[in-house]
Amino acid sequence: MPASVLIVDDEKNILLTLSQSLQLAGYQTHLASSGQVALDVVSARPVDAVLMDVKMPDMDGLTALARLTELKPELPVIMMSGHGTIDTAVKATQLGARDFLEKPIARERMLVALRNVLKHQAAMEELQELRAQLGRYDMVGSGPAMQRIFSLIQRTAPSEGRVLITGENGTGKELIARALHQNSRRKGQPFVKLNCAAVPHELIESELFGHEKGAFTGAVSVRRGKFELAHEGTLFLDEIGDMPPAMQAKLLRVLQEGELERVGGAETLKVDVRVIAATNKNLEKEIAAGRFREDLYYRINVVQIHSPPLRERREDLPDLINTFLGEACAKNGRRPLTLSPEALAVMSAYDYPGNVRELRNLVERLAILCEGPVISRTDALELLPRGRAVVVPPVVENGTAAVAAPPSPMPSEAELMVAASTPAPALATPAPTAAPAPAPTGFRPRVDRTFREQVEDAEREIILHVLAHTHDNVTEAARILDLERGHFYKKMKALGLRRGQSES
Ligand SMILES: Nc1ncnc2c1ncn2[C@@H]1O[C@H](COP(=O)(O)OP(=O)(O)OP(=O)(O)O)[C@@H](O)[C@H]1O
Repeated sequence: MPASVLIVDDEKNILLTLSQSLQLAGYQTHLASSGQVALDVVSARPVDAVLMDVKMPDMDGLTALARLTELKPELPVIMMSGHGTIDTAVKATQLGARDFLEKPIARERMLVALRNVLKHQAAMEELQELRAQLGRYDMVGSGPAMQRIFSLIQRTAPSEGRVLITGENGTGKELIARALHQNSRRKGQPFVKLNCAAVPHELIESELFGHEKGAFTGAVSVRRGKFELAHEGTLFLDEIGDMPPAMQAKLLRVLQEGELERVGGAETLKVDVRVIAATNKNLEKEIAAGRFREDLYYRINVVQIHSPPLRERREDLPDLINTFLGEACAKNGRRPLTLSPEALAVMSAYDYPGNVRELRNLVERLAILCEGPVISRTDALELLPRGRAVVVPPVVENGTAAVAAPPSPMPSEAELMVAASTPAPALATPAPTAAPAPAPTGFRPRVDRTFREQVEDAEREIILHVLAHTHDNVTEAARILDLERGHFYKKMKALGLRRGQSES
C-alpha cells in the first residue's frame, strides 16, 4: 500500500502542485486547507506523514503542529515555510517537527525528507512490535488463581517433570508453557511448539519425527522433526487431545525410550526433550470415550496446571485491561487512554468466551477506535459483542450504582457503524450541514465522504467485527466472509488493518 501524506497549506495552488509531485512519486495524498482540517483528517484516517506550512490564517502551522503531536505523537511532520528563519525552524523542531523545508519547495529535497522520516518511522514501529512480542511472555494477574499458577510454575519449572496444562482456549496455556521453559535449566535451548489440531493427520508423524528424502510423495529432501529440533530444549504439544490415536502410540514410545526414527528412515535417533502438553479438552472423558490412550495420559500428566477461564478470575481484569491498553496505545502511536470506572464495570460484567485473547483484542480495538482520552461506559458498550454484553447500571460520581437503569437495548449494527466511523472530511471543503436521512436498510449515507471512502469504512467495520468474533483468527474470518485467505490479508492491508495480537 502506498504511504499516505497529508499536505496542509492555505494556498490551493501549492496544495495541488505538491500533491501532483507526490502522487507521481507513488504516494497517496490527502489535502487540508487549514490546521483545523488537518487535525480532523489525522483523527479520521491513517496518515503516514504530514507536510505543513507554517504561515496560515486561523491556526498557524506551529500551533497546529503542537496539537498534532499531542494527538499523534508518533506521526512524522515536516514543516514548510517561505519566510523560514532559523528561529521558526528551531521552534518547529522543539515542537516535534522531523524536518523543515524552505519554500519554494525543491521536489527532490522534499522526496528525500519524506523518505527519511518514513524510514525512521518504520524502524520505530518494528522496534515497538518486537518489544510487544517480548512483553507477551510476561503474565499479568495477581488474584488467587494466578498466584496458584505462578507458584506451580516456580516449583515445577526447574524439574524435568512433564507438565499437562489444561484450560479453555485463550486462557494463557502457551504463556505458562513458555514461562516453564524460561525458568528451567533448558532455557538457553530451543522452545519448539506443535499445534496438534492444526496439522493434518497424515502429516503429523513427519512433523514430529521428520522424514527422509523420498519417504513419501513431496518429501523432496531430508527434514528434521519437532523432536529433533527441540533436542536439549522443550517441546510444547498444544491441543494434544486432538492427536490421532495411531500417533499417540508412537509418541508414547518416544516418551518412554527417548528414541525415534524419521519417517522412511532406518536409523534410530536419541533425543533429550522435555515435553509440555496442553489441551482444552477433558482428557479423562476422552479416555472413557476411547479417543485418548490412558497410558499416554499418565506419561504426560506428571504435574497438571489448570488455567481457569477469565470469567472465573475477574479480579485480574483491571490489571489485564491496563496492561493491554498501555501496549495497544504504544503500538498504535496513541497517547495513553484511561478507563472510567463505568467502562470497567461494563467490561467486568462480560463473560469473555474467548478469554484473555478476546480481552486483548477488544482492548486493542478500544485503543484504535475510542476518541478518548477517557474510555466511557458507552465506548465499552459499543465495543462488546452485540447481545452478549451485560448492561450494568451507570455509576454515579461516588462510584456506586445509580437507580437501576432499564436494560438498554444494545446499539444496532448500523448505529455501531456510524458511531465507529470517523467524522472528519479529508478535503478542505467544510462539510455541508444537513446529513441525508438513513436509507431503508438503516445505513446512513454521509455527504462529507466519497462513495469509495464509505465503502471502505463499511469494509473495515465488517472485517473488524468478524475478527472480533473469531478472536482474531484470520483463516476463520476469511472462511466466514467466504473470501480466499490471501485475498482477505490483502484487503486488510489495503484498509490499513493489522492482525493485532492474534496468534495461532
Ligand atoms: N495472564 C496473562 N497475562 C497477559 N497476557 C495473557 C495472559 N493470559 C493470556 N494472555 C494473552 O492472551 C492471548 C492468548 O494466550 P495463549 O495463546 O497463551 O492462550 P492458550 O490458552 O494457549 O490459547 P489456545 O488454547 O487457543 O492455544 C495471548 O495474546 C497472551 O499473551
